[in-house]
Amino acid sequence: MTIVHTDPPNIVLKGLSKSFSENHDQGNFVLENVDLTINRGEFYILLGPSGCGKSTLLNILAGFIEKSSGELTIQSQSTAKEENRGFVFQSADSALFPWLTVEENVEFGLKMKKVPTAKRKEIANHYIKLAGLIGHNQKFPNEISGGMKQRVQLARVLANDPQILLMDEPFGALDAMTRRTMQKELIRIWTETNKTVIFVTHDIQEALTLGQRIGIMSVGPSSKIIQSYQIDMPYPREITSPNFNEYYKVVQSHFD
Ligand SMILES: Nc1ncnc2c1ncn2[C@@H]1O[C@H](COP(=O)(O)OP(=O)(O)OP(=O)(O)O)[C@@H](O)[C@H]1O
Repeated sequence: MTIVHTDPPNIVLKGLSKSFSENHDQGNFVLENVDLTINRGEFYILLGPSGCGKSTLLNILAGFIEKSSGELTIQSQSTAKEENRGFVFQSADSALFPWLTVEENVEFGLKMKKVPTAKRKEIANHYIKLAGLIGHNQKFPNEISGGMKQRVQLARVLANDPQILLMDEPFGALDAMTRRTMQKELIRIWTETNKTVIFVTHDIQEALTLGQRIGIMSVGPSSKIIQSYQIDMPYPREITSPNFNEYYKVVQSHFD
């Protein structure tokens, strides 16, 4: 399956910089002059070494932290509505409410928005099904596996129907087999929902398994996206294929 997106830009960054120091003009930038355009419906990977600023960039896109300078435009609005974005954290343990069931966790955002009970149950159950959690509605987070917790987190974010999914190493804490399953599931869910996905990882194999485009970030400080690669391989991707291996070598060369 090859997916071609011809949609307009969803996110545009121009000369975006971030410093955590009080005095921005003193330098000390984590991110410096980041330029990036992501199209609506695109699956984009931010790939870079530990500490280069991937999470910082994702947190700026989420609106959790402020940029220091430069432009950030989301869906052609300079001040984007935060509801357009849903964030999936690496640790479901800290993201889920342990005292709520799977279903209650998924419904949570809808309840906050005062969606009537019947409607929110219907929406929650749709995403519980989409995330492969049928039969687990009444379980609590401590009664399900790590992979299932990430499914709950994903279902909860999707239930709010954001256009953009921001995912910060969501499978980083999972074992290799579960990670592989979750990667396949994420591609399935993405193709069914047509969300824009920005996915942070430092794992080249994960990047090549998932991304339509991979943005390589330079080693920090003053990190930026030094190159973007269009990955023209159909899904599901075969990690043992010669094509996959060729892409792997090209991407790996940035980190040698
Ligand atoms: N709130 C903060 N205050 C000061 N410095 C910060 C803050 N958050 C991040 N940094 C610094 O910014 C740099 C980039 O951190 P960030 O977490 O974005 O990197 P990363 O690429 O996501 O790393 P990893 O892959 O290890 O999670 C690091 O040097 C970090 O110490």
